[in-house]
Amino acid sequence: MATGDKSLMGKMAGIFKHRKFPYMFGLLGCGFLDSGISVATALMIKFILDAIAEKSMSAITEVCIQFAAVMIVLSTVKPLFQYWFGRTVKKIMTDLRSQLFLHMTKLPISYYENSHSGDSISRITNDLGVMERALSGNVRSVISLIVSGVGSAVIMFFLDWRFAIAMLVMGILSAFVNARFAKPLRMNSLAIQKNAGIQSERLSDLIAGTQVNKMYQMSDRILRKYWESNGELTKLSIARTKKSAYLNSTNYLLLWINNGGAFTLGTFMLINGQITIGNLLSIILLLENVTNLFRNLGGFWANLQSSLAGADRVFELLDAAEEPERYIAPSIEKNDAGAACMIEFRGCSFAYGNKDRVLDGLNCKAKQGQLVALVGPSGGGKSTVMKLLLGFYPLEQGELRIEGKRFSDHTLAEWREKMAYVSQDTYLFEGTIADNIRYGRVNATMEEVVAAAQAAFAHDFIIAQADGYNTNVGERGTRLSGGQKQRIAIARALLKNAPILLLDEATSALDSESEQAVQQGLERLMKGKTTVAIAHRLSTIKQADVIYVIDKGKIAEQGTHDELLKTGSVYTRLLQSQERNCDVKALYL
Ligand SMILES: Nc1ncnc2c1ncn2[C@@H]1O[C@H](COP(=O)(O)OP(=O)(O)OP(=O)(O)O)[C@@H](O)[C@H]1O
Repeated sequence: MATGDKSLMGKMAGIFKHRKFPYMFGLLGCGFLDSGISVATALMIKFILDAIAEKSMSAITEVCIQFAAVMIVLSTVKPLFQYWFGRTVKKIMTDLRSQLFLHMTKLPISYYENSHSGDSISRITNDLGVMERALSGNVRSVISLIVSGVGSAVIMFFLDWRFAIAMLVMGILSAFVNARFAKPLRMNSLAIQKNAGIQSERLSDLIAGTQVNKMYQMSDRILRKYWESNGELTKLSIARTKKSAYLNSTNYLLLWINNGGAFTLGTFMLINGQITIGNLLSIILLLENVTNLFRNLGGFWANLQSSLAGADRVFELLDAAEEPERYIAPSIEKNDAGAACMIEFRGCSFAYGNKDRVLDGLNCKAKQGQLVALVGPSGGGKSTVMKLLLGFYPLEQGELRIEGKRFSDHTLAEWREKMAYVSQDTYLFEGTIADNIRYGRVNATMEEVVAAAQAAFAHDFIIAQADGYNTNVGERGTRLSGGQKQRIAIARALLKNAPILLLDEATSALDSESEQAVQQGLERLMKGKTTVAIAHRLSTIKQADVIYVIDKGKIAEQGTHDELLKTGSVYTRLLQSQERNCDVKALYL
């Protein structure tokens, strides 16, 4: 067994360590009972034929009664074990699903930014399903084969050792042939599972991007990509079928050699009086179990390997590093709470993975209660500053502080507890409007939910809905307009009542009338709070205490609106561009 296989087996064993006794009890019980019936039948035939040869009616009756008793016990107990085993596997899979879901809640933003949601979904649907088949059907088949094959071989050995040795030689040859097929089959299945992930990606792109798809008539391109991966899947599946067909035909050849040898040897021994007819028939029946072991073990082992390919992908997801409880500080400066700003970036540098630096020695700060605005050209690094503030990524260099305390002195949960965030891309969860606002503070009363909605100027449109606050927002809030979704998100942030408010173009989706209304609500809320706002429309940040113009990861200018206008540089150009009724970004695109 390769090292990779060993560690995979170790991980498989690890997932049901709390249920290993019920699992092994059910598995071995089913394995022994699956094989017990065929072994008992072969033995009973020997005893009946021996009794017939002795012409003893009482012996025949006794054997028949014993046979009936054994069969009644086996067929009563077998369903009980089957139920026990099936139930245990379901419980293991439920635990694993919960573990995976919990793990996914702890993965860092970088994981989601670097992987496709379709692939992650495929891992917890397709791959987990394949893994369940491995834990139940495949493992059970292997155990049943081993128990019945080894049991029959031992009985055969006692009935006639010459047969046992001849079969052992054939078995070793068969096992060798099958083992050679196992690895290619597993690699092939891994590729198939990966391809299933790609198909899920295509599907989720089709569903999530349906509007863009229709607007830009992209159906042909999306379809072509889907067909490509479908074609690849067909190629891989055909390759697997071909390999399995070669394996089966080789096994059949070995089976015929095996059976032919057994038949010739048996006839020779019977004619020479070296074996009874009862022993010979019983050996021929038991032989089937032994040959099945060698013929099918490789095949089942290969199937198990194929299923483990699904497990591989599940463990890859489970092994992805979780977000740490807190980040380690890149420098060792002491805390200086005395000179506390509410937020401070000191010489901060950051790059996404191994790419070029997006922020390069950035210095900026926000004092308690200030409104600080981040403006600047597209791609300058404003959203990255927000992501660092939210603790989505650790700094590469420099110091980020809140209330004078370093980032690393807080756990990420404590850090985020101090902030409320409204992003450009409002996400609403499946559920009612009230539920969505209450995500800001789960134990908020209905009165507090309504007060937050009023402050965000969302109350009027909410009560105009058929079910008011109990209206279902639909998937991602599709039953609401962009402006309505954003006002709900603002209400959610208001309810959190955190000392720091982060607004990423929070009013971008509102028309000028509702923008003004929400702006007033925000101003009321911002009193006493420290706010960092990214704004492309400069009208929304004229009142800011400090405006930082971020360009190419550095602070290009800073000051109040009036101060920056006097310098007549980047900020002035942004403003002039806006006054010409252009999008601020247009200047840079
Ligand atoms: N997850 C990511 N992985 C790699 N690069 C990224 C990632 N997110 C942003 N970038 C890159 O970082 C740079 C800064 O992006 P950022 O989103 O911070 O700019 P921005 O100033 O907010 O732009 P905009 O005004 O257009 O929203 C860009 O070059 C962008 O391509």
